[in-house]
Amino acid sequence: MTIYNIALIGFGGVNRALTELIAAKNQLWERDLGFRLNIVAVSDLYLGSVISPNGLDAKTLVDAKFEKGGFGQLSGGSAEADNETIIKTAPADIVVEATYTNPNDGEPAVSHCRWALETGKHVVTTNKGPVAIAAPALKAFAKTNGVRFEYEGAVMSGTPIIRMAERTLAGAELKGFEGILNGTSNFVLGRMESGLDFASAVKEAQKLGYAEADPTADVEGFDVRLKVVILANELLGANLKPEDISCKGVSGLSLSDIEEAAKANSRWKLIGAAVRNDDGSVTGSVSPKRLGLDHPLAGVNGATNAVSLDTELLGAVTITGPGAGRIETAYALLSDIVAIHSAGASSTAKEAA
Ligand SMILES: NC(=O)C1=CN([C@@H]2O[C@H](COP(=O)(O)OP(=O)(O)OC[C@H]3O[C@@H](n4cnc5c(N)ncnc54)[C@H](O)[C@@H]3O)[C@@H](O)[C@H]2O)C=CC1
Ligand SMILES: N[C@@H](CC=O)C(=O)O
Repeated sequence: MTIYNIALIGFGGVNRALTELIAAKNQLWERDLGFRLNIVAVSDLYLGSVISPNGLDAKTLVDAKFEKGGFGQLSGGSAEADNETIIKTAPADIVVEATYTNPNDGEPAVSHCRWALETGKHVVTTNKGPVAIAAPALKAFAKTNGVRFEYEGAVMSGTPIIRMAERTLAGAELKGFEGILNGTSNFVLGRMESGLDFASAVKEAQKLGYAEADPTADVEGFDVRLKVVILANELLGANLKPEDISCKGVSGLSLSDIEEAAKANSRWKLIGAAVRNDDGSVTGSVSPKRLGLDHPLAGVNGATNAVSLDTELLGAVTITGPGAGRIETAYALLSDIVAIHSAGASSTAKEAA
């Protein structure tokens, strides 16, 4: 049995949910997956940072109601989030990056990932910024240092779109994709269909842990734009940057637009898409579309996402599942660690008797 020492960077909804899962399921993972997780460091902008080489108790971390700078009260703790020291010096095998997504330059998360990879630590992240903006460089750092950079949760939360498309559909020849890639905006549109106003619907999505720290990214389409870049670059071999993708969100849709669509047996959905053109180039777009109720994506409701992959050999293959949510996204981190474990990383971790 293997023990992976992990350092959590960011202790908001997702990493807290991972900590809850560790508290509840480490024994099960030990039995079924062949490893357990030991939290040796945490750093959060609001709470501060702490290193504990023997490990922090996951249940205590989740149950304690820490105030601002609260990690300073713990042994080995500080009221400041010294991410660089934590990432570079904590005795971690894996750094779990779940700070906020910066849709402009991906920082500071790009640096967090780089520091980890350069010091020989695997990175698992749900943060779209570093993946959309710096994946080639970060993958190169990972390769040079013999570690892995994994990011399944960056698109569709815990629903395994990236591994499914890359591994299970290998050879099916992907030509393009279109889908609903933002849980918050899909949830908001659904709540507006029930008559709720836009601002109240966004507040509900925030409470449920679906929205970004700044929900502008969700409702203006910037979040989907990053996801389209990630899928296009990863699955279609493109080299797109966010600014290459035309982008319009749902904030311009009014209750009367929604009602009008319903009267015409249709629904507004925020669609992210990319297609390979005849000349080999790839074009991506993000915009609200009015879909007839018979369209396969029209029935995708709430924070659920769906992506229809257009393949040469199978035609359309559609993957549906949670696109947001704390536990759902924490599961993506677990799936990344499973991938690392399966690839044989246990040789770098502590082997328990
Ligand atoms: N919540 C969800 O459904 C999903 C979230 N994601 C991504 O996962 C990441 C985490 O999401 P949540 O936990 O929901 O966000 P959150 O806003 O609940 O938590 C982020 C945490 O990071 C901390 N933080 C911010 N900047 C930091 C910095 N420079 N250094 C250290 N800590 C910092 C904040 O204090 C906060 O506690 C985000 O990048 C988000 O885009 C991805 C898929 C789904
Ligand atoms: N805010 C995002 C979370 C996942 O990326 C969403 O609502 O989809």
